[in-house]
Amino acid sequence: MLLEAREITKAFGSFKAVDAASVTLEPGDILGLIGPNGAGKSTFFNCLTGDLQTTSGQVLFEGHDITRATPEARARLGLARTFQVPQTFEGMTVLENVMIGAFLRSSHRAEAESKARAVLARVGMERLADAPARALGTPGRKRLEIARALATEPKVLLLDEAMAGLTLREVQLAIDLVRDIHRSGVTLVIVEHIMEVIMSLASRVMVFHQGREIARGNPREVTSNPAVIAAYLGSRAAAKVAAGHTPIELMGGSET
Ligand SMILES: Nc1ncnc2c1ncn2[C@@H]1O[C@H](COP(=O)(O)OP(=O)(O)OP(=O)(O)O)[C@@H](O)[C@H]1O
Repeated sequence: MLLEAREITKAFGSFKAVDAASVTLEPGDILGLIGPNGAGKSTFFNCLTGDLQTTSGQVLFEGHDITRATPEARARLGLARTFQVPQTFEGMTVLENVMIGAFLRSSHRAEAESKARAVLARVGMERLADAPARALGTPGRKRLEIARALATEPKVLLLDEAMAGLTLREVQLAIDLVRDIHRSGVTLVIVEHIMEVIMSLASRVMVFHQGREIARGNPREVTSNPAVIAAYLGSRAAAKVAAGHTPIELMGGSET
C-alpha cells in the first residue's frame, strides 16, 4: 500500500470539516475525491499532503507514519501536490519554476536544469522554457504547476482541481496529460468538480458530504448512487433521475 489515511478528523473549532475519513491508495490507482461544495474534500486532501495538521487520525506513506511530517518531508518521500490556485513564481521563467521542484532531488544547478527541461518536454512546454511565468494564462499555469510537481519525481501526485477554469478542449488535453503521467507509473489522487474528468480518469471514487464519506466505488457506481445524487442536488434531483435524466448530466457533466 502506498498511502493510507486512518480515521482522519480535522476540526476547526468545534466544527468537523472532516470526520473520521479513511482511505487506502494502491500503486497504480487514480483515486477521485468528489462531493458538493464545502463537503471536506480539500481539507482531507490537505491532511494527506501535510498542508493541514490532522486533529486526530493517522497518515501512512509506504507504511511510515507521516501524520506530523511537513509537506517538504512528504515530497522527499515521493508525495507531490498541485494547488488549485497555481503557486507560480511570477518573477521567474517557466524553466526556473520547474527547477524549484527539481532541486528537491538535485543539488547541482546543471542537473536540476536538465531534469526540468526533460519535464517541460514531457508536458509539452519546452518552447516556453525561457518565457516569464507571468506571461502564462490559466492553462499554462495549471500545466506549469503539474510540471513543478513532476520534477520532484513523485510516486504519488495529488491534483487539486487541476482542470478548473479550463475550456472543454483544454480539459481534454489535461486529461491526456494525466493519463500519460499515470502510464509513466505515478499513482494519483484527484479532487475535481468536473464530472467528465472523474468519469474518464478515476479508477475509484470516494464521495464526501458534510465531512463524512457517503459512498465509494467506481465512477459509474457512485454517480448512480441515490445518496450521492441527493447530496449533490437535493431530493428534487432524484425525481429528475427517475424522469430519465442521467445522474452525471445533473451533476454537471455529460455522458462519456
Ligand atoms: N480554515 C478553516 N477554518 C474554518 N472552516 C474551514 C476552514 N477550511 C475549511 N473550512 C470549512 O470546512 C468545510 C469543508 O471545506 P473544504 O474546503 O474542505 O470543502 P470542499 O469539499 O473542498 O469544498 P469546495 O469544493 O467548495 O472546494 C467548509 O464548511 C469550510 O467552510
